[in-house]
Amino acid sequence: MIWHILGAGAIGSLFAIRLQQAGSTVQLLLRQPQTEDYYQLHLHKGKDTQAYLLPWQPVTQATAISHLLIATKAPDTLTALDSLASRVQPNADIVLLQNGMGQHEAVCRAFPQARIWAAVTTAGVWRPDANTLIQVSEGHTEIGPLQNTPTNMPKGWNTMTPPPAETADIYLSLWRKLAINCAINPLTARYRCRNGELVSDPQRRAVLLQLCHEIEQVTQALGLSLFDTSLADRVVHIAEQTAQNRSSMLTDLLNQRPTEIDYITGYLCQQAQQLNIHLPLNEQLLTEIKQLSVQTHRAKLGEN
Ligand SMILES: NC(=O)C1=CN([C@@H]2O[C@H](COP(=O)(O)OP(=O)(O)OC[C@H]3O[C@@H](n4cnc5c(N)ncnc54)[C@H](OP(=O)(O)O)[C@@H]3O)[C@@H](O)[C@H]2O)C=CC1
Ligand SMILES: CC(C)(CO)C(=O)C(=O)O
Repeated sequence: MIWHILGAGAIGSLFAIRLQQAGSTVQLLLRQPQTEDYYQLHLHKGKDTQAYLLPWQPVTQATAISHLLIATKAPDTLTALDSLASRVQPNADIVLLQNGMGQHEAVCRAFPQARIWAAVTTAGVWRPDANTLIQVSEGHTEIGPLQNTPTNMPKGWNTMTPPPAETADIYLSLWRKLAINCAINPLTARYRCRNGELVSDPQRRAVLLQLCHEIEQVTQALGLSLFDTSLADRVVHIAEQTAQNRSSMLTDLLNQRPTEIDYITGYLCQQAQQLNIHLPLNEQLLTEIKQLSVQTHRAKLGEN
């Protein structure tokens, strides 16, 4: 049994290492050809550094796939899957480990017979270069069924360290993460600030609270009870806890990469529309961040 890793970036590589450490065989699916048979990764955790060797294959030449971990950015999911769909066995085990929502339904539709799980993690990791991983936090991971799944976790996940928590309601976990990302990510991109500055600056804090109020209108209309406290209290707490972080959306913009806005605020706005709820601030942010993404993409292509 081999876990193929589609989206062997920061979080995909971290979970490839965790699966390998738990005794599974892994195979990274890469776009860039490598000179060696093994992909070398140095994982830094605080002062500790460990080297790992991970087997890889070109994504276009993957062998038959029975176990697939998808950890691309949300907008890349379907394009990445296109290049190997014919090699995914009909009854494969597939885990989606990504932020955002919307792509999960699309993958379930594309592989109706597959056993599909979603995982949500608060682990934090980034890749300063192709062979280095810096783990900022070990995080907490939840995994749960989306389609055709037996009650137990997919093979290799129950022996992983730290162990993921199994949940019967991964949809709720996805919404918890989505709500937090909807609040923090677009605002840090708008103000080009670190997470903590959304709460330390009184004007930004007021906008953040207004945004949380809008998001909660949707989650309440869907009958979701996300946290013991209000969303605003939860978001303020997380922004304070991660005060020095640049959110993933701001980081993508600064690196002139596409953002996940369509799968975060975009998904929320789609849900609101279906519920006949108007979200002026979220809609404004969706437009703003999409425009910023286009501008940074053009700048990257040298069109400005
Ligand atoms: N990093 C983190 O700490 C966390 C990230 N997440 C979420 O996890 C997901 C992944 O994030 P992250 O790991 O940071 O992102 P990265 O950009 O580091 O990794 C994404 C990877 O996907 C690969 N990819 C994209 N398109 C294809 C394709 N067509 N075929 C094969 N590979 C492809 C990229 O390959 P290439 O290298 O060739 O560009 C890249 O290595 C996102 O949804 C993010 O929000 C969630 C929690 C924490
Ligand atoms: C929780 C938060 C906002 C931490 O930075 C995050 O998940 C992200 O940046 O995508």
